Amino acid sequence: MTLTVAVAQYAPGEDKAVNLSTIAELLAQAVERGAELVILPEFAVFAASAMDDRFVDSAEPLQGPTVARLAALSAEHGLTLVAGVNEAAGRGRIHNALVALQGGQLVAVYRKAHLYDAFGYRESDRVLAADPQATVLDVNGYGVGLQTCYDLRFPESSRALVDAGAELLAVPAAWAPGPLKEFHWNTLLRARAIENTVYVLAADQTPPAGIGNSIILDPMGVALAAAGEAPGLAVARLERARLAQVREINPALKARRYRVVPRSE
Ligand SMILES: O=C(O)CNC(=O)[C@H](CS)NC(=O)CCC(=O)C(=O)O
Repeated sequence: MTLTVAVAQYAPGEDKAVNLSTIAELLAQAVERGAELVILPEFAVFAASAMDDRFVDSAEPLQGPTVARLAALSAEHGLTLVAGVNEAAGRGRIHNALVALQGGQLVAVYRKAHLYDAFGYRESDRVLAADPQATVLDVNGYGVGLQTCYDLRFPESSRALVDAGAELLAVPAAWAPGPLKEFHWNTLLRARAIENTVYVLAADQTPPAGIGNSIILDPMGVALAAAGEAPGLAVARLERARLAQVREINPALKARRYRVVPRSE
């Protein structure tokens, strides 16, 4: 059983209508290339140059027009769509949320658990951290786990998704540029694929807020498709037989000795 997937990259700005038409255009191209699942970046429908009140002022509840439009696009194109949105959380705060849309319906929500208070950023000034919640949805028989950008630096968040049945990790991001940041992105994504024997579908914003380099990795950590620096798509066909073959020759998930204990604050 195969699944054709796409990761989409571009630079969302402050105009939601413009971003939504960019998304519609990329989805049309993805469908043309056979995609059944498309991953968009973190903050796909609204982004600004700094994490300030603009993110709060533009935030909507998940019942708002942005998620409704994404749902309509999923129905129109007959695909599953994963996208980052800023969800109104009240009291001047937002959640940095991922939504999954399928056949016009909101089928999964993941709210970012690890906030990017690192490398000089303070995401927690505006964003509320959610309690970790391993969120996995079904796409044509494949388990798709959701994690966001900085979550990638915490291997236990990927492992929890795999324990909950993920065979693909979807990683929407706005991976902030800076010294060694491309090296970290490429290394961490490959490590997550290899150590969990999963496909990794990473969709980053292009500059200035991201570094592009969206990529689809197979369970051995090999790149199947990559998007480079310019806006656009990477598309690949995933195969269940390949997952099974890799898990047979590299039975890392079965050979584990440690058990991870959840940590509560
Ligand atoms: O502010 C924006 O518009 C875009 N940035 C984001 O949306 C988020 C939170 S500030 N970025 C990350 O999590 C980057 C993580 C990262 O870069 C790392 O872990 O190294």
